[in-house]
Amino acid sequence: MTHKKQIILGAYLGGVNNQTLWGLPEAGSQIEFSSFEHTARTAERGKFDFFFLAEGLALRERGGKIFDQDIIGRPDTFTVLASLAAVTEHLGLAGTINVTFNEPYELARQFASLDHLSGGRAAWNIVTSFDAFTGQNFRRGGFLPRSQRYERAAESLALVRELWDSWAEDEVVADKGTGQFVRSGDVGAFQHTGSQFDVHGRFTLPRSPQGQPVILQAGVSEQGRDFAAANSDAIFSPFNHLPEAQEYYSDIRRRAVAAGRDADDVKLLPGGAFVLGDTDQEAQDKARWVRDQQVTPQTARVLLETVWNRDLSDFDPDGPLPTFEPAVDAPSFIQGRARLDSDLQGWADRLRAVQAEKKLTAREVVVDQFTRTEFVGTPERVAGQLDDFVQSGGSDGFIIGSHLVPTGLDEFVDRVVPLLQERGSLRAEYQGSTLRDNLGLPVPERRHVRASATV
Ligand SMILES: Cc1cc2nc3c(=O)[nH]c(=O)nc-3n(C[C@H](O)[C@H](O)[C@H](O)COP(=O)(O)O)c2cc1C
Repeated sequence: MTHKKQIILGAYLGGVNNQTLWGLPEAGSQIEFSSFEHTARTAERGKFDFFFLAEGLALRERGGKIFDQDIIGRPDTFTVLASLAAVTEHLGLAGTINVTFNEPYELARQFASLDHLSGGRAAWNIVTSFDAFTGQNFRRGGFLPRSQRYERAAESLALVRELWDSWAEDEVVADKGTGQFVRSGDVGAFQHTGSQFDVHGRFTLPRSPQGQPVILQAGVSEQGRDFAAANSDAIFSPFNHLPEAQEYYSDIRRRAVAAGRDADDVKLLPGGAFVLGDTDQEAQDKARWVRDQQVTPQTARVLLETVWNRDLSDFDPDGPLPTFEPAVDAPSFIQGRARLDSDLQGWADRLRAVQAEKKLTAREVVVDQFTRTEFVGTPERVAGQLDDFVQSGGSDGFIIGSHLVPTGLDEFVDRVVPLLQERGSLRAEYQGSTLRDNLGLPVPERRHVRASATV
């Protein structure tokens, strides 16, 4: 029997934003524990590899005021993931945490703690920032030039890994007879001097069940790709259409080999949204309705403001796109939202080309270009699409999100998961107890050479 490539699945819960239809009668809270619990338990029922949280460290603004269609009220990642550790058994717990604003010592402690508390299920999705607006919320402000974001990320991750490795596996003796707790008086010693950090001391926690929590990364620049290929176990990618996904996949594999790793060491996991129906037509109609609901007139204006970089409060989105040009050199009108493209003029021109080609209103252009519902159809069709995508080298799996929180994932688990299992592409049972076990990742060898403590 040929062994099919196994699909890796993550479950994404994004917070109130223009993707989630929080106004539907059946939509629930995106901040109460019960919503996180329901989604995580559902993902575990569907044998997903992990639950995934994104992170937003500032409320986004337009013209100095928040816009409440966008990411609002995401609770703290570690608190949520730690609480989910108590109500799940096998599910990995992946948190997006910004490496720019956090110190390596804190990061190492937080993820090692989560790994201990969850019995080896922690994963860190590393993101960086050069956004001074977001930086204002932190004690150091927007201190990091764009060119240095991955330099800090690489040094930070290397240091975090050193801290995770600072206790030997057998360091804790805990001999109740002799009263000896640790093997030597020299545990956890570290010393690090680099361009971004100058720290030394002792790490406070014994080695965690996974040795090193799993590393994910999200970022698509040249530097981001090199960083991910050299350092991450998996990438949260925005490329969920073939063939660009295949090109990205090949590119990352090439970079992994250039960094001295095996091409298979880095898994690719694009985000994916789905809409199911009893017939393909029903699903297409529903997907169209979801996209229309996601792009209210106000959301259309805000998304166009990210391109035109000016106040479009008086703009009628049911007419054509603005005929005036984007304010390319003005300070950013939208704050706290990563621009998908820094070439605003080119972006506006592309939107105009879509408008002309498809004969759309401005709002329809936004629906066409800014919304994502990739997997649409009957459960059979969606299972086939997901499987074919993975088997044809588009990715190793998906991070699945739904427009409906917290119950949207239920129908995926009830209707699509069994079909993926029948196809032999998704496990019927968890293989091991840690996230590394389930992803097939070995526990990394401990690389630490004990530093002499200089305390
Ligand atoms: C798929 C995807 C998801 C992301 N999710 C987050 C997130 O949840 N929080 C965040 O602060 N940044 C997020 N980012 C933004 C980037 O990680 C961050 O801005 C990074 O610096 C961009 O990297 P790049 O310059 O290499 O593209 C995401 C980026 C991508 C591509």
